[in-house]
Amino acid sequence: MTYTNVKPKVLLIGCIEHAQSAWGALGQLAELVESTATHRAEFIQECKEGKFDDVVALYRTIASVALTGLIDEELLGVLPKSLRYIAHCGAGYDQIDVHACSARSPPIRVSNVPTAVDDATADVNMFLILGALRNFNTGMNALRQGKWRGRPAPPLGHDPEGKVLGILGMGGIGRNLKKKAEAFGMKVIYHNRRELSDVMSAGAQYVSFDELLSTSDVVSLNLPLNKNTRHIISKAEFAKMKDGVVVVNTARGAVMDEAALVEALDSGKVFSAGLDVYEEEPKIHPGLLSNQNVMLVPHMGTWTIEVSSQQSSKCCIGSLRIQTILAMEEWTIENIQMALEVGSLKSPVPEQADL
Ligand SMILES: O=CC(=O)O
Repeated sequence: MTYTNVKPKVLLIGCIEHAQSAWGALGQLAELVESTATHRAEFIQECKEGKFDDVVALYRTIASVALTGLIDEELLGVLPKSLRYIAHCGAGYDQIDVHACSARSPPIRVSNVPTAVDDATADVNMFLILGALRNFNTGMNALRQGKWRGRPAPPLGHDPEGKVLGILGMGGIGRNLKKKAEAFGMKVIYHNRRELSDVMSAGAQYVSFDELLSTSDVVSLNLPLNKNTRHIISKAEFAKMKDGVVVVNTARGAVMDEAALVEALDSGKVFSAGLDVYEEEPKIHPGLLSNQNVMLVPHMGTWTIEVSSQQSSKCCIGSLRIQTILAMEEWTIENIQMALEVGSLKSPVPEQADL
């Protein structure tokens, strides 16, 4: 795409929390406009009034869903015809109907932040595996109530050593988790849409979905949410799991049927669970809140201050310490910058790889 003397317009929906300087620098290249909407109807109104006419790229955050709702057909219908790029500041982009974006003429290209989140999210994943295996939540809650370990004391927990960890979704976070889990003596198997190369799987055994369910001591959900993966773990899948299995989810709440999880926990089929994500954040199923065997973290997978070795090279210069969230924001801005300068995105979502 070429631009003449008029700067292209870029729309921000949500907040830039940390990368103000990179956002300011983008201002040299583009006219930056913002939405002031506080809910979807207001945002639609802004679009209809032409406030965003001529916008070519849109930066959005996960939290901005509270302001606009999902980027679905309805919203795509009112967003300006000039829009060519949506840069999403997050790894999971289930809030965007990529299929509808691709179907627009010309298509809207979508990017996400694929690697910056891997280390921090895999760390939370490991924390939840350990906490759920050891059933730490029960004792930790009792302690805060002045009851030491509680009475009766919680049942003895389980060691990770020698347990089979089944990773469902062997992307960046899954592969990062594998390394961490192996350091704790776990044996890793995985299931993915496609079997990975030997280099990528690094010794983890590829198994069918059913085999993963039936042979894992710990099932870890690390797959993106989309129409094929919504409720991929539900009643029937819990029934195939080992008795006393541990289930951990740092992906998206809706890949698992929360009501079915609550039932499986109540029946003892699932020994304990560790969750960072929920079906209707920030609402939590009351059956999870009341179950002492569940470790609950309020979606803090990327909530860290240190940079990881996985993050964008630009963010790792020298010994700079940069928050995971800052790295994600800078990555998202780089996507927009590249779109404006060379007409392509740095990290297009896989569904649009051939677009
Ligand atoms: O949940 C966090 C992300 O998708 O980046």
